[in-house]
Amino acid sequence: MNDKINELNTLLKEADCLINTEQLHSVLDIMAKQITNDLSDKIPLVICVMNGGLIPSAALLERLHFPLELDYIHATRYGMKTEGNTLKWLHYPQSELNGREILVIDDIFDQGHTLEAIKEWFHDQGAKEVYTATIVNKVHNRKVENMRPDYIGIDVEDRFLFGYGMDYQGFFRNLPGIYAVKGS
Ligand SMILES: O=P(O)(O)OC[C@H]1O[C@H](OP(=O)(O)OP(=O)(O)O)[C@H](O)[C@@H]1O
Ligand code: HPA
Repeated sequence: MNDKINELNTLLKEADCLINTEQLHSVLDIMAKQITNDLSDKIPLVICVMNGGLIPSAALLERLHFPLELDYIHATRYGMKTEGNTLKWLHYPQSELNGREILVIDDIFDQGHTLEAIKEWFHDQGAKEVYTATIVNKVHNRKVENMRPDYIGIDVEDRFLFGYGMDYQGFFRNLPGIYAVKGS
């Protein structure tokens, strides 16, 4: 146990903070304004993508001051690993989706397979429109071809990130900033 704590504390100490709390708050304010402009008269169903979307969803939701509903989906393709695999569907939303305007919120748009598949699933359920939002977009050329989130907070370099919803081996989702693992 102590070994794990030491390992994780060292990892955090050596990591680079790429986006601090203050920067995150201004990014969230801007995203919330854009979302409000587009969706405030649509009574959207907001979908949190668990687990990574939990903190970004909460932060955006408290900035959205118009009628909306909330539900969640749980799909994961990284698990405890740092490389993605097949998407596993762990929970589907229970709300009525047919004809709805949906806003899906996640922490990161990396290769994009997760959001692409989630978006397609909502369309298959009869959603009228599916908007997507992520706090960060990792910049590289390994993206899916046909989609990009409608709302992106900030572009980040191609390194392994953690904090603000994103985990390192299941840890550090709780950090109020975004960090990159040393040497990644
Ligand atoms: O753009 P992609 O390459 O598909 O990666 C992005 C996805 O990966 C992470 O989820 P993960 O599978 O780690 O599950 P988690 O949210 O429970 O951490 C993250 O929360 C996104 O959902
Ligand atoms: O860089 C990342 N960090 C944590 N989770 C992730 N899921 C996709 N990319 C990442």
